[in-house]
Amino acid sequence: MAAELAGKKIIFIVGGPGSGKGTQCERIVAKYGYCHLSSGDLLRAEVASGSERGQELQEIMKRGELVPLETVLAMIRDKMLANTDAKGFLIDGYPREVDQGKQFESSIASATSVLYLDVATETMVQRLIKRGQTSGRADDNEETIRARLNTFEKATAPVVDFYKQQGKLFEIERSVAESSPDDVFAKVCLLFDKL
Ligand SMILES: Nc1ncnc2c1ncn2[C@@H]1O[C@H](COP(=O)(O)OP(=O)(O)O)[C@@H](O)[C@H]1O
Ligand SMILES: Nc1ncnc2c1ncn2[C@H]1C[C@H](O)[C@@H](COP(=O)(O)OP(=O)(O)O)O1
Ligand SMILES: [Mg+2]
Repeated sequence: MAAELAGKKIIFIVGGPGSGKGTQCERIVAKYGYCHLSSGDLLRAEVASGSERGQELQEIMKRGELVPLETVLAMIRDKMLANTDAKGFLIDGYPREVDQGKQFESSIASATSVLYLDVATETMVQRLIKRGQTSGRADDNEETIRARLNTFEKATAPVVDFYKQQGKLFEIERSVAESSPDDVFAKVCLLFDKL
């Protein structure tokens, strides 16, 4: 455990690709002032640095697979320790498998709550195809999108059940998660207002 992070609010943001994690995190930061750490953004920064490690990561991401747990955990841990003055942390896109959650909680700190955005597969596909028209992301193409959804079903769906059993899950149900970003945020605020 990292003593510097004791007592900090730590919220995991979980949902399939295109479920709206980044969109909601932007709003949460604006209203509540948490420190936003996106595992995908950290990995893309490593890719953009042009390092050899970055090239390996890029290949994994283009296949829609998960990068090694140790890589992403170390990146998140470093960023958190560089921001210990934050009142809380939004961990966006992590954990993507149950083991990631367990390793985070045993080596960094325990999660306060887990926000889950439940969006239908076809809705996520449509959103990502649209995002792909402007995102420039190597993984926003139909083939990789399908692979990422498959990874989500196999590896990440169990994360949702894991935290539900612990009573830590705050779920945005499908009827809300598929409505406008503002409507989703209104529901998200119910969680953050009581933290
Ligand atoms: N509630 C919503 N309704 C419609 N489109 C949305 C909604 N939330 C996000 N989007 C759009 O869907 C795409 C994926 O959202 P994003 O926040 O990047 O998701 P994630 O980080 O979970 O992949 C973006 O193009 C975003 O503008
Ligand atoms: N916690 C994690 N563990 C392993 N791989 C991860 C990861 N977070 C991100 N990645 C890799 C695999 C993902 O397909 C890719 C893009 O992640 P992302 O930017 O969080 O996607 P999105 O916001 O569309 O859900 O990066
Ligand atoms: Mg995102």
